[in-house]
Amino acid sequence: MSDLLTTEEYKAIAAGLSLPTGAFIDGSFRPAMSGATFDTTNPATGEVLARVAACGAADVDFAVSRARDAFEDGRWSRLPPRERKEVLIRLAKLIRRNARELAVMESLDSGKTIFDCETVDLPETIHCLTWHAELIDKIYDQVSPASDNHIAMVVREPVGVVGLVLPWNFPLLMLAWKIGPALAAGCSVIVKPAEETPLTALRIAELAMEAGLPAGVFNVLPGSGPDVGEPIGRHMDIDAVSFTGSTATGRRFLRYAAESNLKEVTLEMGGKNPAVVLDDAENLDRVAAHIVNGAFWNMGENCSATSRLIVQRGVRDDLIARILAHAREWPVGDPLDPVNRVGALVSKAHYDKVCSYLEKGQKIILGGKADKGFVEPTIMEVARDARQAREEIFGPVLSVLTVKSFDEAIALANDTEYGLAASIFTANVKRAIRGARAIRAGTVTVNSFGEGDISTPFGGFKASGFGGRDNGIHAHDQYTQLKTIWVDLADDGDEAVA
Ligand SMILES: NC(=O)C1=CN([C@@H]2O[C@H](COP(=O)(O)OP(=O)(O)OC[C@H]3O[C@@H](n4cnc5c(N)ncnc54)[C@H](O)[C@@H]3O)[C@@H](O)[C@H]2O)C=CC1
Ligand code: BAL
Repeated sequence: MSDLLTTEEYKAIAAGLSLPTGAFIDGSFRPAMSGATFDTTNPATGEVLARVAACGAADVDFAVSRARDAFEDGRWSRLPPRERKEVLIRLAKLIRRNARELAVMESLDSGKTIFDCETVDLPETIHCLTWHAELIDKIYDQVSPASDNHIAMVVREPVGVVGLVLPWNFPLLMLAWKIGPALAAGCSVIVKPAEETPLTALRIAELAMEAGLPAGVFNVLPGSGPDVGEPIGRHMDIDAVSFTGSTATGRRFLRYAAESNLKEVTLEMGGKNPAVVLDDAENLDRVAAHIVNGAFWNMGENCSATSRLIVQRGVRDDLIARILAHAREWPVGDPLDPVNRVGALVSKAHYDKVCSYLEKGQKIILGGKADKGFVEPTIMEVARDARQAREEIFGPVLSVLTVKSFDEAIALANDTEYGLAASIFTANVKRAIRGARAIRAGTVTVNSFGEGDISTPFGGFKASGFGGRDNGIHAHDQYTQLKTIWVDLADDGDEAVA
């Protein structure tokens, strides 16, 4: 991607954007059947960006029937792998060609900084789609060593029509994490973007048609959770759902599945992710930089954000001083100004929720101020039973807890209902590995904060995750099912039993 532009240049692009407003079903935009719309706003200014189709159960039914037809006639599901690969690669290239406009659209709709949209969200989205596309014609099926008189083939088949229910914190990237493996597997998809951020998913659907994806395979239905998410969860003709969002809503999807057709469910949910810093950690300045990045990147609107610093008391004061120095390098302000690292929170409702954690009673070490949708990077010393120490805040707020020993640190790290991500900082290899093994989380980084890589599975333990994983070859397990096919090889004279 080329160099960043000036704020004025980004604003000029924003003014010229043509924003999608319809639901995207069976290859074209259309209004919701009820004719209803909802406003999607720019959280940094409060300005209404577009009036978007507010879909409901009837739209879900229609989209599922088109997606089912597409799946059954094989226009995508049975296309030769190499041809599916070529279409998805073309889609990735079209996104690259339109990256700047998509980055601005993403920033306007979500409040994310243009810096992050340009340097992380768009490049990672393109990389993710390319990676899954490249995999399509490189995965082999298996033959089991079952018996000499048979061949038992273990083959993967696309699961069918899948519902992809998305969050608002990485609207494009989470779309890519789901559609990459789902389309690669040959599924037809019903995408439900978060109501806060519907725009880029709709634009990607349009680009997918331009890339050659057949109509009916990729459908996007904007609307609310109860109006669109629930009908997807309960639909009798949707074979699987992949969801990213809150643990409370994730639980609902398990109920929907249990009370409908027992569709497969994958849930990627919240976190209260600890960074454990032990007394023997080396290069505290680097440790501080990782912690600040983990806590404040994407305004802390990140399920794997570092939200608890668990520090051993010998290094506590030195580390906090260095963290404060690094945190001051995270300017807050206009998301379209490329110098800013902290933009607006996604909505007034979410802003109010995050502000509720800035209440008095905790010892604020940094920040603690909020204004008109923006929250300053905040660090606070908290009691172990405080809500700030236990609940997912999903804002730029780091809670500090001081401990005496390694064992106490690990016990505290695990003292949460969540288990998504964690970091441990120590120069002692044994403690690093013992700690990484002992912390119950899907991803543990040693001496770093990291979001992982497209090649590595992402998901959580405990109330952070259920079912499959996003990313890596493992993501394909969500969108495929195994079938065993037995072929008899026996001669006429052999016994007719295996
Ligand atoms: N794990 C993650 O990446 C995310 C976690 N969160 C957490 O959840 C909190 C609340 O944020 P929300 O946007 O309200 O999350 P949410 O879990 O309610 O929303 C995520 C998706 O689920 C849909 N949804 C909501 N209610 C539904 C229902 N009854 N049935 C079916 N689908 C439904 C939404 O429309 C959206 O597409 C945040 O403050 C944060 O703590 C939010 C977004 C992403
Ligand atoms: N950390 C990326 C995935 C998410 O926040 O849901």
